[in-house]
Amino acid sequence: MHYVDVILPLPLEGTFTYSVPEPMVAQVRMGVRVLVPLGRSKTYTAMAMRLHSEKPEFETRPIIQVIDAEPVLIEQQLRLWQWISTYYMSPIGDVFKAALPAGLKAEENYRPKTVRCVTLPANLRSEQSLHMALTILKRALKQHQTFSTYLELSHWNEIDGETPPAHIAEIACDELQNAANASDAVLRQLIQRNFLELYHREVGRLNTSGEYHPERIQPLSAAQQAAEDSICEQFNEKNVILLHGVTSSGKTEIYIHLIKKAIDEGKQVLYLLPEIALTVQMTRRLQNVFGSRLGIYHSKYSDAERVEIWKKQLSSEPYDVILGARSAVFLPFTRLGLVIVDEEHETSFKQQDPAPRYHARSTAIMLARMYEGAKVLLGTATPSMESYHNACTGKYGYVQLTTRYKDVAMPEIRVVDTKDLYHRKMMRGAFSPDLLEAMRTALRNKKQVLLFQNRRGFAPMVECKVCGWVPKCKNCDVSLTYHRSMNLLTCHYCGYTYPVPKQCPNCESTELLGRGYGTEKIEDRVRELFPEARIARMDLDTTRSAGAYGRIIDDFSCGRTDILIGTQMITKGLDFSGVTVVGILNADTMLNYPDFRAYEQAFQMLSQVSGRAGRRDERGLVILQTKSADLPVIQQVVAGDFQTFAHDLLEERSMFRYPPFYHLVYVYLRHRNEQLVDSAAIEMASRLRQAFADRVLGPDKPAVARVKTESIRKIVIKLEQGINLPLARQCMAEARTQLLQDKRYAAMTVFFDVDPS
Ligand SMILES: Nc1ncnc2c1ncn2[C@@H]1O[C@H](COP(=O)(O)OP(=O)(O)OP(=O)(O)O)[C@@H](O)[C@H]1O
Ligand SMILES: [Zn+2]
Repeated sequence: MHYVDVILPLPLEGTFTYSVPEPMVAQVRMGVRVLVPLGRSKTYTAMAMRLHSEKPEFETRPIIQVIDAEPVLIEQQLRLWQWISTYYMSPIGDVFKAALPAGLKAEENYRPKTVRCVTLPANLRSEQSLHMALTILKRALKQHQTFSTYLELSHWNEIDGETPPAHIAEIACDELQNAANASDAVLRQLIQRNFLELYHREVGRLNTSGEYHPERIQPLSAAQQAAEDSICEQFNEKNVILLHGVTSSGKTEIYIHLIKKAIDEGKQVLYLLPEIALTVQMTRRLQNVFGSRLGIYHSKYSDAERVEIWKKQLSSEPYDVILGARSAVFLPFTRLGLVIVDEEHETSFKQQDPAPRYHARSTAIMLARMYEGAKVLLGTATPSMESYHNACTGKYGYVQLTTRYKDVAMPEIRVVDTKDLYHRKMMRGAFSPDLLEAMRTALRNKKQVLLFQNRRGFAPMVECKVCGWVPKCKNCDVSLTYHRSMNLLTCHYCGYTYPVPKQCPNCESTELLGRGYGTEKIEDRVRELFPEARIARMDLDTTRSAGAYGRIIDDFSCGRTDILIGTQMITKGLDFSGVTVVGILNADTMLNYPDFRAYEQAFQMLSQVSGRAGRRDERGLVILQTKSADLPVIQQVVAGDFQTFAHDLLEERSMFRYPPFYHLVYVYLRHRNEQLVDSAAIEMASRLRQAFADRVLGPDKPAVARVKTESIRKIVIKLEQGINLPLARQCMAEARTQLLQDKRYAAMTVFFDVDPS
């Protein structure tokens, strides 16, 4: 009799053993998927690990079916899963769930999917007929507005006579509805009345176009060449190198040279970016050179597309270069030679929820270790303390680029003390006179402006003018954000929405005020202040559909918009030639964030967003508005003095026992009953103290102590370098198991966040 150990796509530790009916034995191998029964009536797609003939002690059930003829998982991937599961203390079943695209986990085989799109009917494709259409629609306000939005997004509004604009964008129904805030009914009416035409676009079209154009690679400047030489030389001794190059020093150009080198040697390259917003420009830059040898992989791609890329990577003709966000570390690579982690300092490389809570930078380093001779390059203008420390101690190689390409000067950063200006009533809303002046000058000179505000929505808070009542989420311990376009209050933690109250439930006053500024309100004010300017906004709300990123970024790159307002999405990695002014509306939310990384992140974000200014010839100007102008970190950003900043911060981290000198593990407990979670947390902490003594801090209430109706407690464990980590993990896991054996805590969620960000 044969047996197979399988991983189930469930939050369960370890593997499960099933028997294999004789006719299927020949088909079962590591990495093929098998259909298995579980419980009374469920079936799951499981991953076969090991075929053997060791009869288990317990009764086994037979597998139902072997799904794949060839494995969909290779050995290196499995080893990586195991490492993630162990290191991040996540069940292997959770790693399985995170790693595979849904289409490979589903019970039946996937079919190509389609996306609903709309286009302009042929009879409306002239300036005159569009004019008529808009006149007819005048009486149906919502339809008129939605139709106009379509014309804008697709660029049909730029039609001149009967000559269509040069670039017509394909617009998905979702994207249009989102942008115009239109209901299904409105869109249906437009289609029924023949103002728009519906069609279905098949997704899952992989990039197979474009030749390999190595001749398009730009020659490196002397400084860049020296950096590349140094990288190649240090790779002889080190597996990981930190490339620390100021913004616009041309790190990307160096990556392109290194990618070419790797693929010329028959190796594959994985290029990781922290954010999908960045893949748009990078795709264009890389595709221009690598053509169809480049594949792109991230969560905004449809599942069908992700399945196809996965399968292509297993075929005899895989992509040589994969550009992707976090989850691309899970793709199969047969001959990986180089991993580039761009913007390595970004905390979004760390997965927060759900498990596995892995850090893509560390995972990428582990992935490279699975391949003979594979190297890792970490690149950034503002290194993370972890990587910088590793470079200083010689664990990583270190290469610096201190000047911008073409020796363009670093931007001038002017700090504006808003506390003083508010006092003297000189602020116009969120805008200081300096910022307004700088924006005016830029627009007058036909240059572009980037405005950074780290809150989305209209007003981060609503308040009763009379009694100070603030609407809060009923599921979470947070105040609600007002979104004007939807005229709703929403919770950014659980996504729950509420109607805007007509009066205060506390004192019945009808004077409710929006307080503070979100990106939506900034956009509104900018439209009032600069009625002539073409304005766009990029935040979570405007980029819900896959095409939106590309459209907003392209429009700004080509100068079709003058002012771009955005959240952290616009702060790093983007390369715009026309931006001369960057406005940071309020640096204080970052500085006041209650976390040991607050200053590190503030330094990174402020330096990065400043780095978007003046990237071609003219020196850029950054207006940095803050109420804490005297903080040393602000001065260090202004001076571009990373060294002093890092030195001071590392000293502090060492003194107070924080990374990179200590490993940090957060233990979270969650339950609907606050008393229960309190007592469980106290008990868990005392169990942990038995093993870890004063390395354990807490339990405490985290900054947001209730999310989605569950109360949360947090315990912090600080482990010194050199401690026996496997043993420590075992102690932590045991403490958890023992706690959960108590019947009262059976429904408690207890999980670990290793190396939290
Ligand atoms: N050797 C070169 N030849 C031609 N153009 C270059 C060269 N090096 C850099 N550039 C151009 O200079 C600009 C800035 O370079 P790049 O975007 O690579 O900088 P970066 O170091 O990645 O910046 P950031 O950290 O801000 O993302 C780009 O438009 C790039 O095309
Ligand atoms: Zn909520």
